[in-house]
Amino acid sequence: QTIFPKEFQEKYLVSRGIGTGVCGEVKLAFERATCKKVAVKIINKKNFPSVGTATRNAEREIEILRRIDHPCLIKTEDFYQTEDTYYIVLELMEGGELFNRVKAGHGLDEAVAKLYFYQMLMAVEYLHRNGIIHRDLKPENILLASQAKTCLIKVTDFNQSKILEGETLSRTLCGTPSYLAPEVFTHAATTGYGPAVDAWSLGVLLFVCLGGYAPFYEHPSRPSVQEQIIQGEFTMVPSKWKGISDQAKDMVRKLLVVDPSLRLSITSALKHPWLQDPAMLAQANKLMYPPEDSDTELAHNKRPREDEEGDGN
Ligand SMILES: C/C(=N\NC(=N)N)c1ccc(NC(=O)c2cc3cccc([N+](=O)[O-])c3[nH]2)cc1
Repeated sequence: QTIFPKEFQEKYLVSRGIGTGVCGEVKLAFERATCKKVAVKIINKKNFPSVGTATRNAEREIEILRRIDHPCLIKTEDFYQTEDTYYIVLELMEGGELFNRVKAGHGLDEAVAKLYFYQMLMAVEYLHRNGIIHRDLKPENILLASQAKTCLIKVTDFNQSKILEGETLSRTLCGTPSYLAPEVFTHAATTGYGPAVDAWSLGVLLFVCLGGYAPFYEHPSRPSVQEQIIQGEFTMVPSKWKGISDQAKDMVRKLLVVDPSLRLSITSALKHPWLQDPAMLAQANKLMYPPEDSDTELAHNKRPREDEEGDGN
């Protein structure tokens, strides 16, 4: 049974568990003052390999969680920690994890998959624009705001995320290069994860949403999953993909490209014909940027104009 810090207990009443992640669990809680329902993600620090990385890693995640602000990225409302646990108070996502919507063995309707995928692209484009690579995009980390099919989705879990140290490399390069070693300029300085890793993961996510099964999976008669991934070997089983449009398949094929320099970028994916769908875009924008209730109310009974003596609220 998790013990919660005193000041946390004073502000929130913790209820039942609502989801289990690999590193900790999620509980439903009520903010005492407002009775507002929230989610609390409990992250045990001891889950991390060694103390050093644990604290640095978690602090980086907390920094990311505080910094991000996008309709399709989870919002942190409050944060507490004890010497061995982090308590992150988040907005409630009543639709739960995307994982539970696609595991049933058949995919989502193509229109629903497109609406979700577009929101994931917008979220990841925002992260990349802010120098953050997620690196762990999977159905468990995509949350749905409601039980409705057409709903807002949010990306969560920045445990594996990386903040691009672009500034250090660019700062290095602004000095006189004459003393810099060759590897500072070659790919060695930027090996490892580029933003393109997120494009690949989104390709796998889209494949699962459309096909209802994973493109790379363990099977006795097949090479290892790692081998399948390195070869970029996947099959669109006709019976599972027969009703899916060619444009959707084209999007998947252009994301699941082994060479990151040839892989579709997030920006290019947003321009792909499959997403040039005004109805879906209008729906997504309404979900991401709902007209403020007060606006709609005011719109009915005449919003005070600037020149009018308004009460200034
Ligand atoms: C920040 C983070 N993980 N970070 C980490 N593992 N280091 C994180 C991971 C997962 C979540 N999940 C939820 O908020 C979450 C999962 C879930 C399932 C059913 C229902 C709800 N809900 O809010 O109603 C859920 N919320 C929230 C945050």
